[in-house]
Amino acid sequence: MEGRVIAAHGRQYVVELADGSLLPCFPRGKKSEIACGDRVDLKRTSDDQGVVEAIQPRSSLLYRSNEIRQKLIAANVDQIVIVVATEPAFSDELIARALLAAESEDIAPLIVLNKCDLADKLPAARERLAILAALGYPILELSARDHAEDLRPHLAGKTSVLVGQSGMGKSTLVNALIPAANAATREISQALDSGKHTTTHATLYHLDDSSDLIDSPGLQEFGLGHLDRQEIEVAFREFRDHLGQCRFRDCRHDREPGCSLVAAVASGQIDPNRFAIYHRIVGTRRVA
Ligand SMILES: Nc1nc2c(ncn2[C@@H]2O[C@H](COP(=O)(O)OP(=O)(O)OP(=O)(O)O)[C@@H](O)[C@H]2O)c(=O)[nH]1
Ligand SMILES: [Zn+2]
Repeated sequence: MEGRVIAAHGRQYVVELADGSLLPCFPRGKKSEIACGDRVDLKRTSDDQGVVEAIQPRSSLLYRSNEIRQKLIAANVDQIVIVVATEPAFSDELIARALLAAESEDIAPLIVLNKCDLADKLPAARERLAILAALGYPILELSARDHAEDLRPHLAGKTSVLVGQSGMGKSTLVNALIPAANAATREISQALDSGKHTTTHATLYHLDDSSDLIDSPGLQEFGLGHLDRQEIEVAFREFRDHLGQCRFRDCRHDREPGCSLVAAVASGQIDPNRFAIYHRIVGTRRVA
């Protein structure tokens, strides 16, 4: 039997079968590396339970990790929708990290600036996102409360994953775009037998026959321990033209003479704040 994982909660998964019915499943073995969005081979072990036998090859896998643990966010996604808002304040570093994870998996990013109805906060939020706009990252301004529909055309024909810090308005967006989201969540919780944890796991919702949306739990951190220094450098898209040109092959782009990245910062080609984020990420990966 085949199915698609539409909810992941700890070691428990809800798999949607070909006929649309849901089956709670456990992974075979102790280690579980199954993500929401995975297509899996499974076997029914009882009326209301199954076991995942194998994960089918993924087109992409979004995850975050520190030195100890990795946390799968979603599999087989085409697009990552990073939700920020005019308030509360969002973290530039968290967005940068999500963008790096997307770049490294070739997942298309879309930044949504929510709560644009708060007009007095809008200029400052735009200003903070200006560097990302200049780098070519698409930014969609909307207000989830009354204009969530503005996002729908950007989700058409794709599997998208929503990520964002708590309070940015992800739930408001999901509920507006998917009127049946609450019912679907209840059904999933029931299948998982975890009524208390409805908002703590990733959940896949169908928007239409060809468009899916995966809602992920609010992020406080986005560890990139699975990427090495070189992969991180390449994932900063504005660094790419300057890489491999430093005097020293193992340049850490810090105090070395003849560093082409430092030169690019000095000449205004690389934004100093982004450069500082780079240094924080490669210097603090252990605690990321
Ligand atoms: N003014 C305004 N407020 C909004 C908008 N969208 C959401 N909010 C408010 O922002 C707060 C947080 O929204 P949620 O949708 O719960 O945020 P979330 O990102 O899902 O947060 P978590 O559930 O903690 O992950 C709520 O009080 C919403 O009513 C908007 O477009 N404009
Ligand atoms: Zn250098």
